[in-house]
Amino acid sequence: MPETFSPFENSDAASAALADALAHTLQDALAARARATLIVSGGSTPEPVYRRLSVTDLDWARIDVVLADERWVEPGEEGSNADFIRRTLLTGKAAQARFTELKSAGARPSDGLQTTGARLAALNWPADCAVLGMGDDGHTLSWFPHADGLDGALSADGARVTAITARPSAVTGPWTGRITLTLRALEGVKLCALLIRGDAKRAALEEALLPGPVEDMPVRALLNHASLDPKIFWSP
Ligand SMILES: O=C(O)[C@H](O)[C@@H](O)[C@H](O)[C@H](O)COP(=O)(O)O
Repeated sequence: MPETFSPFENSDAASAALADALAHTLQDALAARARATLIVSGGSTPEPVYRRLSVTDLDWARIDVVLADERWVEPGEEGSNADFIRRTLLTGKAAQARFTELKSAGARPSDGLQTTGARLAALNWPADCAVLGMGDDGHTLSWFPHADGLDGALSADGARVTAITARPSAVTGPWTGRITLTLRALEGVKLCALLIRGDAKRAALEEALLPGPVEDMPVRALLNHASLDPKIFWSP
């Protein structure tokens, strides 16, 4: 495992360490700039991190929270990452944060790129922190293996947001239409955290660390990036 791999005894310990690291990074950012940017993912693993952060003393009114990726569903519909973030992070003290969603009007994810791109352009970049997850299939954000749109997502010099059509799998569920931040949107982020839990994900991570096509396990784009230096928070 790389030096940046930190194993914790349990999910609680990993969540506490990550929440603490995020709070410190955000505090430093707010000391230096008017606003800070926090990128957040869905999935069940980060929920305890968000619950801890939501009650942490920070000048939340100066923090922009932005989704890493979204299923092409409306708020209120099953699968909405925006709803999940509202429920778990944007409560308590963190309710003061400004939230940037990725979903917009339009039938397909590609219809919303201009609108969402304009929303993102209004934020402070590079982002300060990113909380990312990983699936057993080696995806992160909505960078699914061999998805349509994956090239655009992994291009370091393209847009900050792109549309994805994933190959249906047990991991994607029915939600194959996605909108996702790109590798370019992560460029320069100060704390890029990959939060993973369980032996299956540890095995997937070990596989992703071996040489191989990025299309097979797109998390490799993060792991092999020259400067992103993702910090891996793992617990059983
Ligand atoms: O968009 C999705 O289909 C999921 O949100 C997915 O990206 C999830 O984040 C990872 O699979 C990790 O999920 P868990 O944390 O629940 O294992």
